[in-house]
Amino acid sequence: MSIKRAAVIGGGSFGTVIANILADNGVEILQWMRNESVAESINHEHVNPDYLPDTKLNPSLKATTDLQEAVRGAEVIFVSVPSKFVRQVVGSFVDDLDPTQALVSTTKGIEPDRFLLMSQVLQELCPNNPVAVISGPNLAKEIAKRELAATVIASTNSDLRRNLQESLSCNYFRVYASDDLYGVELGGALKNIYAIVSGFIAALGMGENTKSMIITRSLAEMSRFAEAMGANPLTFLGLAGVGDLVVTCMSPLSRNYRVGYAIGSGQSLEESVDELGEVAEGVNTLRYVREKALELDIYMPLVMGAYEILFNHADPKDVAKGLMTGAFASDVEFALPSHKI
Ligand SMILES: NC(=O)C1=CN([C@@H]2O[C@H](COP(=O)(O)OP(=O)(O)OC[C@H]3O[C@@H](n4cnc5c(N)ncnc54)[C@H](O)[C@@H]3O)[C@@H](O)[C@H]2O)C=CC1
Ligand SMILES: O=C(CO)COP(=O)(O)O
Repeated sequence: MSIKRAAVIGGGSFGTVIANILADNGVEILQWMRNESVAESINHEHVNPDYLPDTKLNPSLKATTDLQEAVRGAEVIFVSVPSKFVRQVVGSFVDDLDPTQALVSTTKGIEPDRFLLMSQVLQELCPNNPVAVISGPNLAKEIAKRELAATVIASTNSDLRRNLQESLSCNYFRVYASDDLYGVELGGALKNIYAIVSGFIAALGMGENTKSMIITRSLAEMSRFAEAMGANPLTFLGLAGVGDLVVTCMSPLSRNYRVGYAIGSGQSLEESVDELGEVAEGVNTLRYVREKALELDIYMPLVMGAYEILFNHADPKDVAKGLMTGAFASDVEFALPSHKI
């Protein structure tokens, strides 16, 4: 049974494309945002002027600044605000929920205190509600143009997975299923770090072999981290791992890549983030993952190098040189464990 009425919480680029896909598929959809004039523009001009000014949205997509109104009667609530605000925003409507309403996170970030992913935050706030995540190689600006893309819906609730597959699939968006919430979500959060690193590499004018080495070693590092955190690293072979890593490490449409590119071109972190004017989750994720890697003694040379560049003004060229002279290592640690080389 596909979804009849849904809410999207967040007025940014990804929230808007998810709302638009649902509207294209005939779902009655109410999108919540803080900005009254953007909501009016969506309702009357069918455009989100702040984030997707060139996209004509489906006229049936409606927006509101009233959170309670958005959530009331929605079978599924997509949460699409930056990770820093998920707890606060969801916390302000939990008391209005009934247990049949499902929550879906689109947010690719980490809550630092207890290293929680967003589905864990949702589950903690709403222990009786079904939870899912959506993650994959999904640059909002391409999907807005209805260019072909695919994603992953992860949930342990098979009915919810199937309903979401039915409600989001269309001729430009293909939706695959997973029951590994943690792995799918961890992939989406971690790849933002390596998109920043790839931005440095591009700004330094390094070659295609270098870019390929960085993407592949990023995957090795992500998988090593995932395994240490008790996740299934095989999930990273799918769209939410390799898929999202490749697209964000290669595309200037990725905000994280753009932050890395700006820093690699000589701008400060503050200047790069200000100029972006949108969320680049990888900047905070890098801090939290570095801390966790140090705590658990996980070998993550790219994370450590990126941290030095972003937060300690290290020269990206010196960091790159240092990475080439590490101890001899295994290519695929799952095939040849490090202690056997
Ligand atoms: N844009 C993309 O291509 C994709 C983004 N995502 C993820 O989706 C999440 C949201 O991303 P975007 O929509 O791209 O971000 P964005 O930067 O385009 O928009 C974020 C939205 O949240 C709102 N917001 C900021 N602070 C808020 C607060 N305190 N309370 C309520 N609302 C607040 C902003 O006003 C804006 O409407 C991020 O975690 C991102 O990693 C996932 C897939 C693709
Ligand atoms: O997650 C994304 C694409 O899948 C978007 O990446 P950025 O947040 O770097 O733009």
